[in-house]
Amino acid sequence: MLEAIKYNNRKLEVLDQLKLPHSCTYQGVTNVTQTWEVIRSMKVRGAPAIANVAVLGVAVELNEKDFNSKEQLYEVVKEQLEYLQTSRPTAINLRNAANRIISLLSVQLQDNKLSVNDMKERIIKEAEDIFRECKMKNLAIGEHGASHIINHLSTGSQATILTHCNTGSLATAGYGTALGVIRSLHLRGMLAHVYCTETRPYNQGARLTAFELMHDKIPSTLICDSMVAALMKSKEVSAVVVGADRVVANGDTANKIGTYQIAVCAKYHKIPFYVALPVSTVDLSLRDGGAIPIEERPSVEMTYIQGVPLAPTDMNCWNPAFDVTPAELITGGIITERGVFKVQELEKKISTDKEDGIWY
Ligand SMILES: CSC[C@@H](O)[C@@H](O)C(=O)COP(=O)(O)O
Repeated sequence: MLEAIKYNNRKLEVLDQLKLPHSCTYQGVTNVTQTWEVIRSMKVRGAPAIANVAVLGVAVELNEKDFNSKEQLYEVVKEQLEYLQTSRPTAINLRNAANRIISLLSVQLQDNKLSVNDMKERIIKEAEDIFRECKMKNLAIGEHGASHIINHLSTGSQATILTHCNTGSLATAGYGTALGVIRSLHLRGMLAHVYCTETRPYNQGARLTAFELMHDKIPSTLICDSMVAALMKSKEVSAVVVGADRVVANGDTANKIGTYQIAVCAKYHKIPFYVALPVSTVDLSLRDGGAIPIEERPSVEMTYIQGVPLAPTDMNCWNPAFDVTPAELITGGIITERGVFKVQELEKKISTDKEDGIWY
């Protein structure tokens, strides 16, 4: 499995996903400014991967710095985490990871037994834990999702899944969320086929998901986004499984642009629609999806593909990177590392597990 993030001996490298599938080039990241740039430019993308790179970027810079006092360390790290949150506004995982670190910093600031160096080491370890835990959570999401889908298949059949965008090892610390469910189905011999959408305008499906599926030899077919309704009408699709960038209290879900129209088509064709995510993608501070900030990307990302113009280059474009799928269209359920549940149960299920308001 190709890794989006390599972190060894406190050195961080990210795979430049803008160059995939043609070349696999890793870029070293040594400070928070570079971290912001690799996230903003989408060299690293996908909600969990963004959060992982952000906290590891803080860790590698921290490792090289000395601080006069614990108060100074607290202020610097807090400011860096706030700055990193300006890189991409829709995915919530980065804010939740930042809150986990800031809350730990606050506790340590009050602990007189800890030196400034102890505090620095503890923060670096916390960032490393966030990264390490991400893959374990993905494996659990995969297992819960696969079991649930298998239990709902008719006897003797295998699942055919439609997915959108890239939610695999390239979007996480490894394995993947929606793609993790697909991987688990495949490993259990219960996957008939996967259809992945191209995912215009940035083609995460064609460039990244297709690449991961082929690499793992998972039986799969690429379709254009405009073929979804026709696919549902003419082929057997057991379920749609997608990822998420932010799920709010009523279950409304922000994910890659195009997710909403797939959910509308799925409802019409009575195909269960699932969203797979770690709990760190939940934002219970917002009641409904109307309040989720939707990032708009530059026109050039629509008018050009890898430097080649596709449209009149000075054409006006509307380029929202995400849309919001209303909870009522998430008919299959929410797949998390803690199990699968109905979207209406989200708030109750998650808030009973809440630890000090930190969702990571
Ligand atoms: C496990 S990744 C879930 C989502 O982050 C994914 O579906 C998505 O929308 C990614 O968008 P991107 O703009 O590529 O960062």
